Amino acid sequence: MSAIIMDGKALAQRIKVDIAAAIGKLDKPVGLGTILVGDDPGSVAYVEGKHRDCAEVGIKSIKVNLPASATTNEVIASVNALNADPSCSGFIVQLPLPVGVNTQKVLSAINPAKDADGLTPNNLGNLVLGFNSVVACTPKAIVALLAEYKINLSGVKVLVIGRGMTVGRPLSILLSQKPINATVTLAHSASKNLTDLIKDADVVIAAMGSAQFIKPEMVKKGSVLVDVGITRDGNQLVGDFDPKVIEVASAFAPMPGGVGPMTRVMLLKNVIELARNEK
Ligand SMILES: Nc1nc2c(c(=O)[nH]1)N[C@@H](CN(C=O)c1ccc(C(=O)N[C@@H](CCC(=O)O)C(=O)O)cc1)CN2
Repeated sequence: MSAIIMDGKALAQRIKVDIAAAIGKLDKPVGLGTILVGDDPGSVAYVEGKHRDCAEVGIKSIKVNLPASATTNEVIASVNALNADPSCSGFIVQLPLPVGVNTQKVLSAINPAKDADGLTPNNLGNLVLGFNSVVACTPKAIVALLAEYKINLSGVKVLVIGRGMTVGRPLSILLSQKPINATVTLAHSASKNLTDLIKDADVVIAAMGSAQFIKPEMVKKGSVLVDVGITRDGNQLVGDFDPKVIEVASAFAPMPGGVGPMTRVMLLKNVIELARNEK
């Protein structure tokens, strides 16, 4: 068996064409703001990527860069400035923040109507309640990629590994809800029987950041595997799955080229949604 490769890069490119057309039809300009604190190379690259995407589809970019020494109050002051900026339809605070900055306070300061990441308490609360809200980009990306490849999740055993704020936590809620209806298990660093859980799952979505942790012999034959983990090894990016899993799986979303490009495109979608909802 050789798995179908779920090509997020190609799908994201197609969606961007639709997004550019949708922006052309809007009767107002759309602006995305980013707040980057510090100079972590990964975060710098992700934020640059977000602004390149904006330029490609016709969204205005607003960049706020703060030093790693910025205090929680200084970051919140930037959040408040974007909350008040009429040219900013929505914005994100790039995570993780430096250790000295209180992430909870910063995210709570974002106006939910401008929360392009769906990570404010209000929007995450709406997700839990099943109310219509802006959904975090990576969970939304994973659902869109699986839907594109017609992967049925209803009643299916889905294992999500990693309970982080941007992926595992919101994803587990989203997948368990109607109309997706998956039977979700959320595993994390304290889970005792991880190898049993992996072997038993029909779909495994891994966001551990543990290089090639999941080997072909650990997964169920015919399972669907989604790699969200990123480990940097020099210039190389390594996912949570050993690439040889394609010999056992029925479908595989690799890292790079799977969920990541879709995450970027879902941010653009969220910003348009926020612009449309502007009063
Ligand atoms: N405020 C947020 N912070 C973070 C989020 C988020 O959704 N909101 N997610 C990640 C980082 N991230 C976006 O911000 C992100 C991660 C990976 C990719 C991506 O395209 N990955 C490529 C590999 C590219 C590379 O690292 O060189 C791929 O998988 O093909 C895009 C966005 C944490 N922070």
